[in-house]
Amino acid sequence: MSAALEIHGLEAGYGRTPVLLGIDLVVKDGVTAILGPSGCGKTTLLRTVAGFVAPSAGTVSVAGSEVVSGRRSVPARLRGLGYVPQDGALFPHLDVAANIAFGLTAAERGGSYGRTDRVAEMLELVELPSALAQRYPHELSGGQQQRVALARALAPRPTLVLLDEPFSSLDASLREDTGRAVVRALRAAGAAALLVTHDQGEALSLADQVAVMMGGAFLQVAPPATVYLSPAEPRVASFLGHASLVDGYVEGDAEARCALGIVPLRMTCEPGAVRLAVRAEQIQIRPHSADRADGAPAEVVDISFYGHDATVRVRLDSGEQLSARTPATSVPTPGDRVRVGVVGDVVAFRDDAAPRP
Ligand SMILES: Nc1ncnc2c1ncn2[C@@H]1O[C@H](COP(=O)(O)OP(=O)(O)OP(=O)(O)O)[C@@H](O)[C@H]1O
Repeated sequence: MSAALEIHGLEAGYGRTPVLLGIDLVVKDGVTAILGPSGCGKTTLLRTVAGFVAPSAGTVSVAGSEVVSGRRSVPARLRGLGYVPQDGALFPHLDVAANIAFGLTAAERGGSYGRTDRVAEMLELVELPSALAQRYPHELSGGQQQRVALARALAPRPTLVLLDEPFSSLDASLREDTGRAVVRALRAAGAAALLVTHDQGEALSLADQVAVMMGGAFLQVAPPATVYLSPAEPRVASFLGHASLVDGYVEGDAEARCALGIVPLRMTCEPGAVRLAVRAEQIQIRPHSADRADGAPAEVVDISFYGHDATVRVRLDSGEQLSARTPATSVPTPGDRVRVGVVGDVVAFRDDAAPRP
């Protein structure tokens, strides 16, 4: 079976400014999240696949047919894609039923398999009551509008749906519920999806595959657990989960020495200088004591309190600054002297330029 989407060597930009610097991606099925910081080119990639931005090089195939190759480019409306923009962009003068039916063929709207049936089917798919069919967009909540936008995108049965930060305007709890409902609807419809987001939690919890993007290129494309637990390079580690990077030195092949003491490595590594990615949840803040076995001495710099937990930034006496995630019930105070330890194994990246500690 052909992949839902296949991209090779895709380059695109605006005027003389390049934005996409050679993108390769295969989406077989399920949801692929494009995750990256603001301005890295996520929307440009989506718009290039959709046919709204002309690439300067590369190929794009949707369900086995090439829609971009060299100078040949299939117009956006003939690419067989669904598109859900950031704000849903429903037609304000059309009711929900007419919005959903907008992309259907005349036969589907008026034939024996009538518009009403397909609209009802789509409302059920996105888990909205049929009573909403006659409402206008301004009579819906933000989450309902996004579900209608998805229903409109799925109605013509696309192989692939492109979603551009579709939940960014929703509040946190609605975002989670809507995100899960959207993924259920996509799976039920058998459509693959490309989901653009800068929200790590959204990417990791909703996607089957995460493409981490920075500066117009992918740094890693892999399942959520792989990009989080086995980042391909330091930038992926610091972006995903805000890992702190600590200079270290591998002596055996399974452990490294660093300012935090001797730490076990997740994967074996040749002896030499490394950068160690230590996740915030792996760093333990302990009360100050005279016992060096309790961890490296440090001072608390500042604290961000989130309710369920807190991020505590500490400066080790060796000068390195780290972020730790601690339970909300045991938050220290800025200026406190503490000891800092590491729980579990860490990922090492070779760093031949780093000094030996
Ligand atoms: N129409 C345009 N004309 C010129 N430059 C543009 C245009 N659209 C985007 N850019 C530039 O291209 C780069 C990538 O923008 P893009 O919108 O693809 O990033 P993004 O990763 O989606 O960002 P965000 O998460 O903030 O939406 C940015 O530097 C942006 O300023």
